[in-house]
This record gives sequence, structure tokens and C-alpha cells, in this order.
Amino acid sequence: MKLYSTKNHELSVDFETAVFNSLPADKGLYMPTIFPKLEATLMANWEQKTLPEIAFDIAYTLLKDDISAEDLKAIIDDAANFEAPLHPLAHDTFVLELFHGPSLAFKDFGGRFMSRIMAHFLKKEQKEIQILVATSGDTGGAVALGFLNVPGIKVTILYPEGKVSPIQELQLTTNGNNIEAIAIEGTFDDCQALVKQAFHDEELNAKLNLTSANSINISRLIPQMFYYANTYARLKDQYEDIIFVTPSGNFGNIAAGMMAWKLGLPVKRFIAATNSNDIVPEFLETGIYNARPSVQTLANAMDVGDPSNFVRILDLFNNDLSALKEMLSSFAFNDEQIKKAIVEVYQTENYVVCPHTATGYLAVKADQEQHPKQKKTAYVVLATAHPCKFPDVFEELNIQYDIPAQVEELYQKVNQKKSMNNSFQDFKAHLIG
Ligand SMILES: N[C@@H](CCOP(=O)(O)O)C(=O)O
Repeated sequence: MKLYSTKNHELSVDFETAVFNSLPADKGLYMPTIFPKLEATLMANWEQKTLPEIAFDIAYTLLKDDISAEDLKAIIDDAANFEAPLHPLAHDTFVLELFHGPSLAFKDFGGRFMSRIMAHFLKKEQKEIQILVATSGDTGGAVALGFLNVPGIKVTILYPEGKVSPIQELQLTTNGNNIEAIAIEGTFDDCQALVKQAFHDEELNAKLNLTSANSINISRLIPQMFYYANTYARLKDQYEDIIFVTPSGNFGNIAAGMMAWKLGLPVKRFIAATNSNDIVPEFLETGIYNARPSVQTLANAMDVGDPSNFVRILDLFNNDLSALKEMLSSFAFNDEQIKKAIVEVYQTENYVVCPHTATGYLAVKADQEQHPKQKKTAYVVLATAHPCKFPDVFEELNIQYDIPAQVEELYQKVNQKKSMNNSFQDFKAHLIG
């Protein structure tokens, strides 16, 4: 697999380089130069295959020149070792539950695959790397658990002080060993800016092998294609068309789905649901991309004011807004609408959705007002996180849910939280020190 930069299509690096560099020097993002087509004959019998088997078909299509089939299969079997079931709601709408991994969020697919890919390459390199990751809620927990005790890798997680839920914070701060978590005074965008600045700082890069575990790193996006393909496999015999509805913050999840479509996965359309951080819906409507500081919402993992991956989506469409709008719609919802949707789903379906997933549910309804639903069309809402990660919301709404065992265990662990102001010089000194 060769990759170019969204800012320079002449550039060509191999997968291993893109994984460890994370970002091209020109500040673009890496994209595959070619999307090899998934053979229709390969997809034809996917309904008989398991999620890891389908994941292998996707990954091997992309990475066959980079990793042997045997190693890739072992990595996928170990990384994607939990279910992604579909929960049916009324009117051909499904909730794709992506929260059955260790950190209870869809990011486990990316975090686990990426850690194993890096460990695979590091075996022959014998070098040590320092991962930097910014999180507004869910990425950090998945990366922490994915990389915990992986030899040769140290992870530093930055998160906005007071803007992640208590459970999300414990998932970051109770690991110790090779994982440190620092609460930054500021927003997620400040954390992401510190990380990006570090990647472009010559002195830091001379001293440390810096790598990102955010979705700017292409190895996070490949495993996020797996569950789109697996969902297609489960629904393809009952439905003619599938519309994926993806709650979106940094737009890595939906970018991965659109990359799977570019590989040939049959998808009718994508819908990006956002919270009040409505930069993309606004862009699709006005053509003006107005990045701005994120606002805090109940769907905190989507509190992003300048979504990193949107340039990848634009690149897939050669920056042609009209072509993009044929394939992508986007709707934004505020906290009051999110709360109402959670209650509505609970009352009508006896099912509990997290605040992020609630935006997806609302987006289905909004889309159906614009496009009357066709008979053989399924809407699939990606459920990005387990509701238990947001206890305050459900306490206020008086809604009960089951609490997974790993959450109870978090309270028994030692909290090793660090704090820092939002200064690049302090962050840099900390990393070097
Ligand atoms: N949604 C995020 C923000 C970072 O996104 P990423 O997909 O780029 O890692 C979070 O949960 O932290």
C-alpha cells in the first residue's frame, strides 16, 4: 500500500512509514494512492463469514504487500475479538453496537489493531516510540487499553480538564505502566493542537520517535472499515440499499466508512450526525468551512471544532462539493434534542442509546423528512459508546442500564492523573524531561 499526502499527491510512502510518521511533513494527511477494488465474488459469500474473516478480506486487499497473510490474520484475530451486533429498531433502522470491546467504545477496533500493527513492525526495528494522543472522551481509553504494556511503546494522552465523563477519565488515568494521562486546561482542540505542534517540532522529533494514535493515523482508519463491511454482510440479503448514519466529531469513523465504499463496499449514502459542533453540516450547506473552538455538549467525544479527517473525505471526492453532497448529508443536534431522543428511544423501543448514538437516531428522522424512505432501504446508526460512560445524563433522565464489569473495576484502581496548563513549551519540556 502506498500513500500520498492530501497536500501533495506526488508523495509516495509505504504503510509502515505512514503508521510511524502519522502526519506528512506538509501537514496534510496520508491517503492510499489506490483503492484496490473488493471483488464482487469475494463479497458474495460474506454472509457466511465472521467479522474477523471479513476484516481480513478488507485488510489484505489493502496491505498484502506490507504484512504477510499469516501475520495479518493473527493481528486481526487478536484485535477484533469482540462482537459488533445489530440491534433492530422500528422501520428498518438498526443500531450497530460498536461498544462491546474493552473500553466500551468503537475506538477499540482502531486502538487494538493499531497497537498490534505497531508491535509487529517494531519487532524487527528494535526502536522505542512515544505515542501522543488527544482525546475528547473515547479515543484515550481505547488507546490506553490497546497499548497497555506493549513493549517499546510509551503513550501520553492529553484530555481537556473537566470535559470528559468521570468514567472516561478513570479509563485514562488508572493504567500506569507505559500509559500517562494529562488533563489540559482548555478544550479538546487545544489538546489536538498541542499534539499536532509536537509532530512538527524539530527538536522533539530529533529526540523522540513520535507517533499519533488519533484518527489522523491511517492505521486507525483501516480497522474502522471492518464493521461497515460486516454490517453489509449481515443485511445484504434482506435490503437493496444501506445508509450508514455515523455520529461524528473528528470524522475518522465516517471517513473509514467512505473509504470502504471507495474500495467497492455497496453503500447508498452516508449521514454524519453531529452535536452543536456543526462545522461540517454548515459547510455542506454553505460551502464555507468555519473551524472554531469546540463547545461542550452531552455527546462529549464529538466536541471537535476542526474535524481532522474532513480533508480525507474531501480528498476522496477531489474536493468537489457537489459530488460529495450526493454521497454525504449531515445534521446537527443540540443537547435538548439529544436528551429528548434518548427518552424517545427508551420509551418506544425499550432500548438505551448514549448521547452520541442519539444524534444518529435523530439524523435518521431528519433524513427521512428530506428523502422519503424506500421500501428496501436499511438505516444503520453506529452506536459509538456504551451508555454507562455517561452516567450523569441517564441519572437526570431517570433511565437505568446494565453496568459492565470493567466499569466497576475502574473504581478499585489508583488514579494517576497529571495536570498541565495549555502551553506547548511546558508540554515539550515534560516530554523531553
Ligand atoms: N472523538 C474523539 C476525539 C479524537 O478523535 P480521533 O478519532 O481522532 O481519535 C475522542 O473520543 O477522543
